Amino acid sequence: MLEASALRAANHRVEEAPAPLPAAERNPLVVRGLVFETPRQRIIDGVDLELPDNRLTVLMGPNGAGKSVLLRLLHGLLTPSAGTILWNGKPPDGRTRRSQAMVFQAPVLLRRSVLSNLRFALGLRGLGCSRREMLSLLGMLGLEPLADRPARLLSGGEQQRLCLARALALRPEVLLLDEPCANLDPASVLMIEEALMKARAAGTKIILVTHDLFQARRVAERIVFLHRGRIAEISPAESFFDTAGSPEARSYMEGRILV
Ligand SMILES: Nc1ncnc2c1ncn2[C@@H]1O[C@H](COP(=O)(O)OP(=O)(O)OP(=O)(O)O)[C@@H](O)[C@H]1O
Repeated sequence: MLEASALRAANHRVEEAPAPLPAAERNPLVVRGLVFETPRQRIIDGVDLELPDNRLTVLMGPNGAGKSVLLRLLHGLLTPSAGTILWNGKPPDGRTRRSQAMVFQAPVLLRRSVLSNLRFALGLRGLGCSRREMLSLLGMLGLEPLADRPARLLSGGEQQRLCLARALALRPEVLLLDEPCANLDPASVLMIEEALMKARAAGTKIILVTHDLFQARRVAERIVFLHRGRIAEISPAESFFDTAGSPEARSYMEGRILV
């Protein structure tokens, strides 16, 4: 019974279907020989990765595989120990970061109202947005009635949706998300997925970290599977779920330990 209802949940489709890919894709990403190590551990161990187009990429892998570290490296929040990351042929710098947005697993919000959290983030980037536009964005994530509430008093799920609204308000060319739906209820998950599909359809390049196989099935167009800091597999989503090619990915999906 549990399995059948879980499968039904997995099969709910997000309503916004992605638009066809534009002819000229922006923000191609090329990663070569990427290493990130500390004196105690090599966390990212020679990653080569090319994401030439804006297909929605889901980054998967077991706990401790290095997914969050990889996302931070891509966004330029960490400096590689070796190797290169090139966005549009250039290493990530302040300008790259300003054209991107990142949503962290733990919501990070200011002691201000919901609306003023959006306004503040827009102000930092010198962007404008009318109150009506901000309310419409909040509405898409079910937050419009909470617009004037202190952000820190929202529930965990509401805060996570606000973080996504704030990221989307910046109209990023690239959106990096680190388990944005961890601990959210199904309705919140659906709102987030629909917002992501809209952004995807509008041309935003999305890289999403998730452990939720059902979510990955619903939204992914490409899967990158990371294991012990190395890429074990890069596959189109359909083939990944039908016949994951790497033993690591198969073990992960079967719930077998991967350490
Ligand atoms: N800034 C850091 N300095 C040193 N070690 C770190 C740092 N960030 C993460 N680590 C270590 O790197 C490894 C990978 O961490 P990371 O958070 O990237 O894993 P993950 O794949 O995102 O895992 P999870 O699925 O549990 O979130 C872990 O062993 C972690 O302790």
